[in-house]
Amino acid sequence: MNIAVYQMDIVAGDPEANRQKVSRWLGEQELGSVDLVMLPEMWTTAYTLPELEDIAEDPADSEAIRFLQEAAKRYHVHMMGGSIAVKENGKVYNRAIAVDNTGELVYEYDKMHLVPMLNEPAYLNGGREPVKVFELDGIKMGVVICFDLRFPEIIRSLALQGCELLFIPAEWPDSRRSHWDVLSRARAVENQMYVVTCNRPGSYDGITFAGSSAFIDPWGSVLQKGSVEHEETLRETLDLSNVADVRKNVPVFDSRVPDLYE
Ligand SMILES: NC(=O)CCC(=O)C(=O)O
Repeated sequence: MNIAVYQMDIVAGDPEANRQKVSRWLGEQELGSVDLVMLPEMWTTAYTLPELEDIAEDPADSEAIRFLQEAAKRYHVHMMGGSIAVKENGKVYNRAIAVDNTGELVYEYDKMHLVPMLNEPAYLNGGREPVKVFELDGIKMGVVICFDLRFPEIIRSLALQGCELLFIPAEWPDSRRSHWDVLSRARAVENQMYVVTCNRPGSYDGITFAGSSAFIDPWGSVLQKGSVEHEETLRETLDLSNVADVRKNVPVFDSRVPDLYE
């Protein structure tokens, strides 16, 4: 699977400007051989938490979701559309969106772990639905959002559902970049899956973000990594047969003793 990650700086509080930005970027890419495009966390708004009450979108009538669906059809690519702020039944959620290359919305996930260090619990509601794998081109995939990376149990739950490829859209601060690097590799090693991350660079409201988006293989090798400071595009072709090979060579899943710890 050929994946293009847009390590995008985000215009704060301006969904229209961000849609235009992604639209321009898509138009500049040679997407002929690309199967899937990935965007970062909250790519329409950034972390403008006090404004989200007003600018989060109704998911039943969302410009951002329509945009992802149109882009998927136009460029014939699956869109791992990072996450966007949505408002449903009066509550704001940080929702990951996956759209297939026919424009069909195939999976949504509301970030369940809210970040105290960024004051998320004061403005957002945590998702209450367990994570599930979804399938594109016969590949079992999952998505968790940023802070979720610190909770190995949620990613193990995806692995036990057969997840081979995990996406992590993020707005991870540079002050904790060493955690980002170590934990994303650790999740790939312990679950023997590909991990693809898309973290924004740039700053907002006094926080500088870490960039450092990456492709990590099921052995834990970093195939490619984005810069800390700059916007950029990362592309990689993943050979999904490596997942089965690594799981055969180091049979972690066959060696589990869940009776003793679940
Ligand atoms: N956007 C986030 O979830 C940031 C997470 C974070 O700052 C951390 O885990 O550290």
